[in-house]
Amino acid sequence: MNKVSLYFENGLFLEAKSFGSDGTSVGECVFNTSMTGYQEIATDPSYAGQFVTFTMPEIGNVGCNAQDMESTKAHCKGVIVRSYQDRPSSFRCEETLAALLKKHGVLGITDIDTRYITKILRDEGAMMMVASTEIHDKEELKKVLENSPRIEEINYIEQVSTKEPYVHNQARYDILQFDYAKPNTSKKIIALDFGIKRNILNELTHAGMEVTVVPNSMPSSEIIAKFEAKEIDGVFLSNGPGDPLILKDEQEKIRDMIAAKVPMFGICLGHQLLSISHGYDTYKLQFGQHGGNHPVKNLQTGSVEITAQNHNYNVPDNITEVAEITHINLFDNTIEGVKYKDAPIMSVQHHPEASPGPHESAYVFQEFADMLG
Ligand SMILES: NC(=O)CC[C@H](N)C(=O)O
Repeated sequence: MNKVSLYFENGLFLEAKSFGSDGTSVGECVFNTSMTGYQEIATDPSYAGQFVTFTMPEIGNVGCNAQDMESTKAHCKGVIVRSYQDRPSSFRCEETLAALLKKHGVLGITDIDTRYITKILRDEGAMMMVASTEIHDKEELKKVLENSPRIEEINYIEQVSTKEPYVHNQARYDILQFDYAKPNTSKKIIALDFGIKRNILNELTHAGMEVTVVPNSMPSSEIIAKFEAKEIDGVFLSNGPGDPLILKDEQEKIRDMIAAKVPMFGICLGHQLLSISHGYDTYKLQFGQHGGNHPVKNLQTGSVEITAQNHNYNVPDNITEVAEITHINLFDNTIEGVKYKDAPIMSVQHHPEASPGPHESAYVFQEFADMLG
């Protein structure tokens, strides 16, 4: 294994071993506490521009396979693990994590103290870093980092959104049939792709919606025309990478759709963009929430769900001026879900599609379907 050197914006310099692609990458470092699902996390487009530090120490054990891809490639800048296992054992394994990362030009960093990194991120916040298999001099790495744009200066949506529209044609995976359920849809929606995860599409389809996924560049006038001609019943706003505040075109588009009274449902980035488009700017959390065990309380039913999470930004508390809070996070009381007061618009911050994670929040897809009438 080659040497890889890491330099963080707080001046921390570390050395480790490389198991992924060779090269030099700059991105924001976050930690994820999920105990399973490293492949789904590495291929979640919301991680574009970020290094993911796994707190689960042993990574790679079950390899990777085509079915567990959440998108067409690994989008993160790199994965950072305590101990990489290059001899996977699973009947579903088709390739190693190292092979997957190499194929997509993503760094793999192992033999490093991930608890140490996690504690620093927890105390000092998510931070920019550079990792390289080519440059090992601290001062040079510092220069590379200082001369690179920060995550909030880059529009990663442009890189991860689909270039062509397509209709998604599979529903939820049926473990007893070893196959995906066939779509049985009665409603039609457009999903604006800001970096959509495949399992969100499976869940929307499972809840009875035929989903046409469209590029983020699709003009709002076209979408509104389809809605007014009754060709679609509503719009889904997807998850996605980066800081929602810089996505001015998307905010404008959503404002147009709000004015046209288009029913909408947003997850994570989509939830944040809905808030900003209503005039309520998001703020950055200290180190974000990335994991599979976050308790969320549904304020409509009083029940508590364990949820999957992956976000650095949050909607502000004064959103209550225009929306009813439907869900809160029991770790830190941040807002997890809202329903807008005078419109058929709902959104959640957590990931009801899980993948990886618990399935307790999957009912919100049905709530959206019901909202469409
Ligand atoms: N999963 C997502 O959609 C993430 C949204 C946004 N990029 C954040 O970090 O908060």
